[in-house]
Amino acid sequence: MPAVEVKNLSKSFGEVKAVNNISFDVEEGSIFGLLGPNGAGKTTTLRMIYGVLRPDSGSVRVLGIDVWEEPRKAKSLMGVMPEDTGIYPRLTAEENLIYFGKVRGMDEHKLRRRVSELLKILGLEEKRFTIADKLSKGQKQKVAFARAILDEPPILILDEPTLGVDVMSAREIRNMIVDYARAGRTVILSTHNMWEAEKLCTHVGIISEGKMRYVGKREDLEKLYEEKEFEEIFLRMVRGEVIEKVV
Ligand SMILES: Nc1ncnc2c1ncn2[C@@H]1O[C@H](COP(=O)(O)OP(=O)(O)OP(=O)(O)O)[C@@H](O)[C@H]1O
Repeated sequence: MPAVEVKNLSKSFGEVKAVNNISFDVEEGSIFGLLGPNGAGKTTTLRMIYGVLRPDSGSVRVLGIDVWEEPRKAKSLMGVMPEDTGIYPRLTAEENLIYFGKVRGMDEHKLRRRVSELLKILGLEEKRFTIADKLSKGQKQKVAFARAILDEPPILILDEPTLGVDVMSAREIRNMIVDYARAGRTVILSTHNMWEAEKLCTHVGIISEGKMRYVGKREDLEKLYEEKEFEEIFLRMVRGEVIEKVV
């Protein structure tokens, strides 16, 4: 059974077909990168996966649980970092994490230890008592990342996890994502960053204009086109030049 199964997912906003009949499976232990230009449908797809946006049609299962039939159970299996971080601006960095951990039902002692550990790893110790509103964009991203992995859920969904984060912190986040997947957990992330997709992801889904242009192992994509430059493959796919060879 795949860790995440997305079947025939569609969503329109008025005339705009933001997501148009997308299907893909994500295997346990993989890092699946949803890659596409602005407005491609990445965030819309992720929001339907983590259960905050109801699809017009199609279904999503996480570890066999249908997200829209059993939303509570499904959501308990997912750690989410949304596009807008979703952290509370009037709580401190630490309070955001403690509050969330309590909502997730974590044991108090374990929660406090985990929060201290994550604040340290992510270089946020000095900002522990700073309200989130006063944090930089990158620091907010890091709090949101910490929140997503706080109780180590089996599925992690990250919308542009390194956007606005400095080079060192981005590397730290990427290393943590790799470790997360190595422990047998599953990560789905969206990114604009070609380098990130190439280095970090085991699998990629290339999306443009709401349609999935390619789904598969990253290295198979490179082999398929016998191209050296990942960026070139991506641009050609998005332009629709080579789509007929793929899906
Ligand atoms: N709530 C909404 N209301 C109306 N249109 C929306 C809404 N959310 C998304 N859209 C439209 O759906 C399309 C897909 O948007 P989406 O945010 O999923 O793209 P994206 O790939 O995440 O883009 P970006 O990389 O710029 O974040 C776009 O045309 C966008 O304008």
